Amino acid sequence: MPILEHDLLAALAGVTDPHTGAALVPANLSIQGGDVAFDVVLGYPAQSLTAALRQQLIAAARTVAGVQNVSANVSWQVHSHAVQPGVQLLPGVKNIIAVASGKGGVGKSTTSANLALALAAEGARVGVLDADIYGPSQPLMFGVTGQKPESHDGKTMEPLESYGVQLMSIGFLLDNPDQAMIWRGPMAVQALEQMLRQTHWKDLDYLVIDLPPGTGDIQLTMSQRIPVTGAVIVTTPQDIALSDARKGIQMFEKVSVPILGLVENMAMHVCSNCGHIEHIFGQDGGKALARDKGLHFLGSLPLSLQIREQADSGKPTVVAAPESEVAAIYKKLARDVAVQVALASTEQAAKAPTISIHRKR
Ligand SMILES: Nc1ncnc2c1ncn2[C@@H]1O[C@H](COP(=O)(O)OP(=O)(O)OP(=O)(O)O)[C@@H](O)[C@H]1O
Repeated sequence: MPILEHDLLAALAGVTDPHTGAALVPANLSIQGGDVAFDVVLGYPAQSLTAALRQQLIAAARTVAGVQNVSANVSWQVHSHAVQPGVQLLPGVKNIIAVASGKGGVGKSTTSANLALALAAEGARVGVLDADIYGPSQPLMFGVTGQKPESHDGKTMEPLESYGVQLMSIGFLLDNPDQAMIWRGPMAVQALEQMLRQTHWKDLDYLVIDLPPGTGDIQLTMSQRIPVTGAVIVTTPQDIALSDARKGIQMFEKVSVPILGLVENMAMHVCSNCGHIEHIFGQDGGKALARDKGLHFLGSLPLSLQIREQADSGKPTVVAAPESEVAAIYKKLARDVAVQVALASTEQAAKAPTISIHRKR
C-alpha cells in the first residue's frame, strides 16, 4: 500500500515542540516503498530532548498505513541574531544575552552562571562575560579565582575556561580581588566594552553577560553599545526588587533591546527539616510583573542552601548536582531563553524589509 505523504505529515504534526508547542516540521522527507526518512531541526540547544522527540516522531510515523521502516534524525542549530542598528557585531559570537536586575543581591550572578552552564549542558557553545564592576563574582562561582587570562598577540585576551564555558571577568584584571572599583560611568563603559571586544571568544552560540546591578548610566550605555540579542531580568518577589526590575525593563525598552523573559529568584523557601514552604520575599510578585508587562515568565527558583553553597564553592548547581530538581529548573529556563532568542531572530527577520534582486536582462 503506498504511503500517503499527506497522512504522514498529519501524523508527524501531532508531535509538538515541548517549548513552543508548535508542530515539528520535517525536512528532507523521503518516502520510498515502505521506508520513510526525515530530519527535524530545532532552533535551540536541546541535547536532553532529542532522543525522546525522535522516539515520538518514529512512533507517530509508524501509525500511518504502509510505513515499515522509519529513519528520523533530530538535531538543533543556533542561528545568529540581528542586533540594534548602528551597533558593531562581535566576531565569534552568535548571540548575546544580557542578564540584568534593577536591585543588587537578587541572584543575578548565580542565575547567569547556572544559565550559561545549563545552555552548555544542552550542547551549546557558551561564554560568560562578568561585567559586574561592583562585585565580580563569576571567578568564584566558576572556581577560577586568582587565575589570569593570557594573551598570545599582546592585543587580545584568551578567555579562561571552566566546565566547558569560556570566561572573562573584570575580576581577572584586578590585582587585588577585594579592590573596590571606583570608576565613573564613561570609564567603566569603555573598560567593559574593551574587555568584551578584546577577548578572543571562540565560536560561541551564546555569550551571557552578567551586568552590574542598577539602571544607571553604565547599564544604559552598555545596552546601547553592546550588540545584545536580548535581556533576561532577574528579580525576587519582594516589592522593592520588583520596583527596581520595572526600571530595568523600562531601560531596555528605551534602547529597543528585546526582553527575553523574567526569572523570579528566591521565590520560596522549603524547610529542609519539615518541608514547610515559606514565601520569605512575598509570593508570585515576579509572575505578576511578567504578566503585567507582557513578558515571558521563565521560571521560579527556590531560596535554597544548596544553590548558595554550590555557587560559593565554585561549582554551581547545574554542574554540582546535574540531576537535582533545581538543575532541572535551570535547564528548562535555559532552553526557554534559547527559544526566546530564536523567536527574537524570527521577529527581527520579519520586520526587516524583503529585498528581491532581479537580474538585468
Ligand atoms: N536561589 C538562591 N538561593 C539561595 N541563595 C541564593 C540564591 N540565589 C542567589 N543566592 C545567594 O545570594 C547572594 C547574592 O547572589 P548573587 O551574587 O547571584 O546576586 P547578584 O544579584 O548578582 O548580586 P550583586 O548585586 O552583588 O551583583 C549570593 O551569596 C548567592 O549565593
